[in-house]
Amino acid sequence: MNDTTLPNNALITLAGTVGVGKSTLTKNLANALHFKASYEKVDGNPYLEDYYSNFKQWSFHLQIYFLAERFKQQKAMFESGYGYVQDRSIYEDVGIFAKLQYDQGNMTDRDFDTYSSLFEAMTLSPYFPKPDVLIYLDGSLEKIIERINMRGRKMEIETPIKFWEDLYERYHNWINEFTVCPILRLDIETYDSRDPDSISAIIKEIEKITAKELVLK
Ligand SMILES: Nc1ncnc2c1ncn2[C@@H]1O[C@H](COP(=O)(O)OP(=O)(O)O)[C@@H](O)[C@H]1O
Ligand SMILES: Nc1ncnc2c1ncn2[C@H]1C[C@H](O)[C@@H](COP(=O)(O)O)O1
Repeated sequence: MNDTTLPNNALITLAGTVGVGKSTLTKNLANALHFKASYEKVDGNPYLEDYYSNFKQWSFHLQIYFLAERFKQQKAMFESGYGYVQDRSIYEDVGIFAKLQYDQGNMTDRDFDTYSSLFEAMTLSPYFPKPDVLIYLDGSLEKIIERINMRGRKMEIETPIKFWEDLYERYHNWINEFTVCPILRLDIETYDSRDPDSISAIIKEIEKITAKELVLK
């Protein structure tokens, strides 16, 4: 599919809790649109396993690492001028993950302040244009945990269910307050990201939202 009405430098960002299906949809949407895909770095992440074994010790390090990676990604996307589908937004790093660990006492006040001011400085740079649309993936917690188990990352499978419940609840609160850009909400039970017809239907929804935005501008 290459007859989309989306601008050829559009930025589509996917959001949603761990295991909900962002990477899979990112790949299939980018292929269908002939856009580039930008993924989170999980393999080779130097802190992620340590983080899951000791949140208190490694939360700050991991957040700084993710922020640095996202900054490099954003700069590359911005400078390329291509259309992109991005697997997870920077807004989730601070609004969900860092905040969760701060609220649970795993990041100190000064570390959270340092992290937040770095985040603010970064998002004010020209490399951080607002996404044209944020696709929010949602589904039942049972289904999401089934997918986490199916994917099989040991550190995630061994993490207590309580963590996934907390994350899930925070995502619902966060998306209800999110106002940075238009949102397309998708229920993972209502599409199959590996089915071309589902992908075409999602693209139509994105086109409707971006067309409406252009009229409003
Ligand atoms: N539409 C789908 N139907 C069934 N399984 C899926 C679907 N989308 C993703 N999955 C599976 O769920 C797991 C998590 O998907 P993934 O895309 O890695 O999620 P995320 O990037 O949100 O963490 C993977 O094993 C993936 O193959
Ligand atoms: N900002 C983050 N803080 C903590 N953990 C994070 C952050 N961003 C991603 N993660 C973790 C969660 C998962 O274990 C992996 C990848 O996430 P996924 O939703 O599977 O793409 O990294």
